[in-house]
Amino acid sequence: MGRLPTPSLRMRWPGLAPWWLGLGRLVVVVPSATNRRVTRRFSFSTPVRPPDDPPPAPFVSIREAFGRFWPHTRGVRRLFVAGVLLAIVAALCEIGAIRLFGRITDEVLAGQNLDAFWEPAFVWLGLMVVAGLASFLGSYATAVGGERFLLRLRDRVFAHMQTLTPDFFDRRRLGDLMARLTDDVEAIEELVGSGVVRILTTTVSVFFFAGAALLTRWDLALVTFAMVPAFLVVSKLFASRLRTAAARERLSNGVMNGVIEEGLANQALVQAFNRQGTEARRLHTQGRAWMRANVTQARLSALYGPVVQIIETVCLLVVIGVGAWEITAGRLTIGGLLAFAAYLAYLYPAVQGLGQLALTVSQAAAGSDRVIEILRIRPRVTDSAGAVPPAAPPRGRIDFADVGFTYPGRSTPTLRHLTFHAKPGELVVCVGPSGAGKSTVAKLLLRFHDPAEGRVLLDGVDIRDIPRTALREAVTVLQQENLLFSGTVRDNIAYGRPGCGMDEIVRAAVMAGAHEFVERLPARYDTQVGQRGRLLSGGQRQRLAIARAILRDAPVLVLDEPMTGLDPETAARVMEPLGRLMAGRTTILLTHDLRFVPGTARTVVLGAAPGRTRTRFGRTAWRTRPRMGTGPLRG
Ligand SMILES: Nc1ncnc2c1ncn2[C@@H]1O[C@H](COP(=O)(O)OP(=O)(O)OP(=O)(O)O)[C@@H](O)[C@H]1O
Repeated sequence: MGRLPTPSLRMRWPGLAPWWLGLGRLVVVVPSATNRRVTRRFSFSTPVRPPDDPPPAPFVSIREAFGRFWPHTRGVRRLFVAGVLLAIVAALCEIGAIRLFGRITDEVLAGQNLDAFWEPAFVWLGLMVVAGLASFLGSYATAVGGERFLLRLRDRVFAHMQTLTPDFFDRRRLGDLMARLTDDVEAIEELVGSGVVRILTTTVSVFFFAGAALLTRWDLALVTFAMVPAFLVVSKLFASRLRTAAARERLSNGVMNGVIEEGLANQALVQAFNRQGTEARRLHTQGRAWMRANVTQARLSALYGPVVQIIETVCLLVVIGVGAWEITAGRLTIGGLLAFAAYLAYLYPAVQGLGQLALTVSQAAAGSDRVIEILRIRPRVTDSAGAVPPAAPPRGRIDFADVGFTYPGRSTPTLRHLTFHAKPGELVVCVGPSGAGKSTVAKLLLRFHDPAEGRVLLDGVDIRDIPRTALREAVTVLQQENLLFSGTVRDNIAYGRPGCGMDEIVRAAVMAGAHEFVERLPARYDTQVGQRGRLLSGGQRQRLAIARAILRDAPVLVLDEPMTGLDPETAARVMEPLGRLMAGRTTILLTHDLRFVPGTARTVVLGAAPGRTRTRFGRTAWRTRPRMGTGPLRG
């Protein structure tokens, strides 16, 4: 969603009473860090969700949401306080200006005395300059505070997401998570950042202008105040429906982002299978759901304005009627009536603003539900209280001792009684058909999951007793599909060791057999590799990943199907640098392809029977690619 610049000051003119024209109403518009479309606010209709939609996030009370996010305003609260104080200064100046307006009407216009005009006119001008300045500074301070809060909150939510295991991301749509990190986090700013400032300044305005109206004519003021509850009732009616509508809009926005993200990320697949039409229809379906949510909100928004305007008109007519009566009876001057009406011209928008804020807060609450849902998810794996980093650099001995593991939500265990060990410098091959649990071994070693039974040990210490950062420093995984980031060749090689020198990067590239092709790239080490390294070939990506692993220099190496997707010639070329990488490290090779496995390697057979793990130590006789899908692998 695009963000529009928010004006810090806005001149608003009362549209109902022509005789109010000439008295410009300077209204302080407190900018929120987000400027969302007002039209996306209301809905009466029942949400229609496509069947594959995730359920909406559970409702959280506004009080709880506020309590959760308010602490994040620490450090920017003084900006919000400045915003409120400056808005009060602006309101006081406006009250002064209205009094001068009444004086000019009575003394200059009704009294036909031009000499009495100049002094109040200059004071009025001066007051409006001060009001304008205060309004500008107040809006600016609030905007800066809101943006800082937003930055901090987004960082916090992102940091929390990064504590969750990769399994969490596998189960969620990335587009939806992105929507939570952007739009929903911005909505929270409307709740606890600029929202608070607006509530305070609007409330103060209501009291000020109501007080000024009471001081001018208390009896007339009481008549008009009788209409105030009508504003609040209308707002409450609308607000109660808004939250459901906003939740629906947030949900469909997340789903739509997910569809866009998936469709764009897999364009090669989409085009290769001629599925452009299907993807376009998927987006259209989700886009329609989002559009419907917005249209119904716009309908309600359009309804809210006229309803409020009718209430305002009733108030105005009451004031004119009673005022005319009072003037006729000689108890009120025209100037007095105009000044009184001017106070109301400020008071009603402020009361209306309070009602509108209730709607905005309801909408923001829908965003906060979705962020709180994420923040409530606890990481499956955490550091144990007694976890201490190893005193000396790990040597790299790995033991899987009777390990059993079942994925959450699955009934069949993926690994059962898996036992093997790998000494420093040794190569152990975990072999098994697709789905046997090879990649799961790597996930357990990195503590993306903890085993349900048995233990995994590094240098004889249960990895649950080692901080995850220290554990992962000791292990480098070369994944099945080599993941490069968009960036330069240099950035990608240095990813595992930030701050390393160019000479180290080149040395690693030479050892990985990558230097030669990198030198031929247009900008050599500064060449952009494209999204996920797609501007490079599979073999080139693999060699960069090897260079990255060499540079990282961890004692334990896990190779997860390192030859996947490579033709025999390329695979053979990769073997040599891979051998250099493995030298001196504990290497666990996860593969179903035994063509490149040295005969001396120790082998562990996974998935020998459904739900069981068979372990076999000793030299392997497999030298050819096993036939898959014909039953369990046999040595
Ligand atoms: N995050 C997950 N949640 C639930 N089940 C999972 C998850 N990841 C993997 N599985 C299941 O666990 C089993 C083992 O998966 P794993 O990826 O370890 O197999 P693999 O031997 O590496 O297969 P391949 O050779 O095809 O990569 C599979 O049946 C898979 O469906």
